[in-house]
Amino acid sequence: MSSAPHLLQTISPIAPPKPRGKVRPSLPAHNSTADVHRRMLSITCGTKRSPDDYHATLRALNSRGRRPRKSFGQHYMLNSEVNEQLAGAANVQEGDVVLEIGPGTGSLTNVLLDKGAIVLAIEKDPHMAALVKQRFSHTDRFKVWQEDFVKCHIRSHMFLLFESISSSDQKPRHAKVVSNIPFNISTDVVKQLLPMGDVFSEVVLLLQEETAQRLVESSLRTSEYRPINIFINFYSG
Ligand SMILES: C[S@@+](CC[C@H](N)C(=O)[O-])C[C@H]1O[C@@H](n2cnc3c(N)ncnc32)[C@H](O)[C@@H]1O
Repeated sequence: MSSAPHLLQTISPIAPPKPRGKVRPSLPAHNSTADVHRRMLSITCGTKRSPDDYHATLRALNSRGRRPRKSFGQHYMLNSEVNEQLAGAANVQEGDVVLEIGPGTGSLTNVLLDKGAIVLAIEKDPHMAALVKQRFSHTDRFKVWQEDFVKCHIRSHMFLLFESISSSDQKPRHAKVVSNIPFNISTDVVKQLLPMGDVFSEVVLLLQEETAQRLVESSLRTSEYRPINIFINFYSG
């Protein structure tokens, strides 16, 4: 795991599923699919119900008297196919150790756990941290730390986690990052994770399209070039 993390892996745009049922409005504030891609403005109800569909997500939020908060970048994922794609892009397999930044109501967490991963989640909002802690209390493959990812020392957290795993029966395969991150900290997340190729073999982040393009496509000739691009170019070489 000494190579640079496979950062900013692209996921092809996902077309909305063909409406079979009634088209539902998105959650009051945001839904990440809508923010990421204009073509994903609505959520449709197909025949297969997801445990994290519109109603389940609303119910989970209501149970704690919460509404999505912009200041926390809370755009909840209502499309389980996107969560599957994120996990698939990182090739998450049984025994993998996965860091998730901002689990929210736990829709992506659920997919990662279903694949047999050990998930360490960092959640800034104490209410959401409590919610996922309770939701996944049935498994010892889930741990949540209520912290601000930008301020936390992720390397120490990962080493502590590895230590606790290696002293148990489970043997970690790889450490990976799979997250639908709060968009307002995208640059900070990339800055923290890029130098961690010795810890993470794969980093798959759901970013806003404009942000992803700004990070990977800026060249010295454009006015969009920022210090973060120098950083990315350095680690991509
Ligand atoms: C875009 S939402 C994604 C939620 C969930 N993963 C999903 O896909 O539905 C981002 C989540 O990150 C949390 N968050 C916001 N800022 C954070 C930070 N600085 N550190 C850790 N978590 C943060 C929010 O509370 C929210 O739960």
